[in-house]
Amino acid sequence: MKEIICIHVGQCGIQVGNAQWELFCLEHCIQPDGQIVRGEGIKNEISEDSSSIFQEIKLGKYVPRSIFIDTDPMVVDEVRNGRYKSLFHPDNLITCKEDASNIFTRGFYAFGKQVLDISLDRIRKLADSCNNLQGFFIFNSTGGGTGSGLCSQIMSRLSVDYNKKIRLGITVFPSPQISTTVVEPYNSVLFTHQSLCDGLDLNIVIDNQAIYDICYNYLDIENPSYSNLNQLTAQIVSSLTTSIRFNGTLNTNLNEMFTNLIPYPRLLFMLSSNAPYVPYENYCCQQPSTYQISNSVFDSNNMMAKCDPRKGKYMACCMLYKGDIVPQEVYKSIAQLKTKRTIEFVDWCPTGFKIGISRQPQFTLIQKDLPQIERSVCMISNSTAISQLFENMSYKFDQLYTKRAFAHWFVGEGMDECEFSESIEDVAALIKDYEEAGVETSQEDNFVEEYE
Ligand SMILES: Nc1nc2c(ncn2[C@@H]2O[C@H](COP(=O)(O)OP(=O)(O)OP(=O)(O)O)[C@@H](O)[C@H]2O)c(=O)[nH]1
Ligand SMILES: [Mg+2]
Repeated sequence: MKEIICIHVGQCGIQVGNAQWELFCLEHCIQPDGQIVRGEGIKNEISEDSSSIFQEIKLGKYVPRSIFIDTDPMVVDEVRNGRYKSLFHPDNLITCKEDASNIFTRGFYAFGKQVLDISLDRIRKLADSCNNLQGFFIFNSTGGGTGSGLCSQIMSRLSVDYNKKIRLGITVFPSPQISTTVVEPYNSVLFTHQSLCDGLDLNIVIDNQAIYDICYNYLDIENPSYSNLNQLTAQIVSSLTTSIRFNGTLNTNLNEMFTNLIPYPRLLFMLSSNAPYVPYENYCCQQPSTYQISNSVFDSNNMMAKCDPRKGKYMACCMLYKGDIVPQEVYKSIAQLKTKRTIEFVDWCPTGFKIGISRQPQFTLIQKDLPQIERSVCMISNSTAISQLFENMSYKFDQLYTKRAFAHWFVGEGMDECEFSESIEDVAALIKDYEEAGVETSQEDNFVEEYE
């Protein structure tokens, strides 16, 4: 058995965590108080696999292998007093007295220090309770000071203390058009630099505008709330971890996925997409076929980040199917997709598909009152198109930084100003890395010949 530990940092990380653990509990038949649901129709084999994410502290009582950390006590207090208050270990809900006021350096230095040591101590205790720890899933947003700054500290400490364990981030990056705080571009650039410096092995990039549009356009939710957005994010993580939690027809474990998805260590930012999204009124209609769902996950409207994959090339795709899936249908569908001109792969890696199939059907938190979806798929893909996100981030950073606007808030907290320029240069280098990965090998040959 391989365990993972979920680390939720800052308001966004914690609120995504609320949805995540609600879904995990549903999938493993665990009630909000941590007691296992026993009774008719519930297969024991389902719950047996839950030990990768839950620890059984006494017979039938389960506690998540998770930790919630925020400088601001308010969001965690909601967990402490909410429906799932007896699910979590109270020592693993860690807070300070006030938030980091959207400033990376406050989360990184000042306030962060107050909770860093205690958080690392609790993480160590969680790690010690595992037989064979596989790694960490880290949830945060880059917009605020805690999610960007404190989370960076935690990532870098984990890379030292647990350098053999995987570190996977589920990160809400700023949306291209909506902005909730003025200094978001600074925080995001500083965080991106930190995640490239030994911070993360793989990062699933989420943006709120993209998931908002999915809720509004596909699920007919008039005013999507954070809670709706988080429910969609939770589904991606559920698919990612299915292979360690349930027996599958074709199991793809996390390490295999990593090997296939990351051709170069810096190209670690992934797109994710899910299908099908079925609006309420269409639920009774015929459910889509394996080919239809496989095709839909390549649609830019299904992507959890605003990014058009047609403007880049895929380096690798991992297709994680759930439900009533026949492997032959999957192979046929993928063969068909490979002939489509709109799905372009880099020429140095033309067959980069990795497939996982689990019999466990997808649970949907948003539509939990409706019948289960028969078959679904989640795709994690590495596409050079993701550089659009970094170009946008870099543009917004420059707008502020050419005037040094708001920079004093960061420098005043103990950061050297050169960290701004180092970080933005790193983002520029990343954009270049993606560009080079997309260059045709034949063009590269010509390029070399010209200079010989
Ligand atoms: N998807 C999603 N995004 C959220 C949620 N809560 C906040 N955000 C986004 O996260 C960014 C703000 O970061 P927060 O997580 O609130 O900040 P923080 O990490 O608590 O940091 P400080 O409050 O500055 O200490 C904005 O882009 C918000 O839109 C949430 O529950 N779900
Ligand atoms: Mg906060």
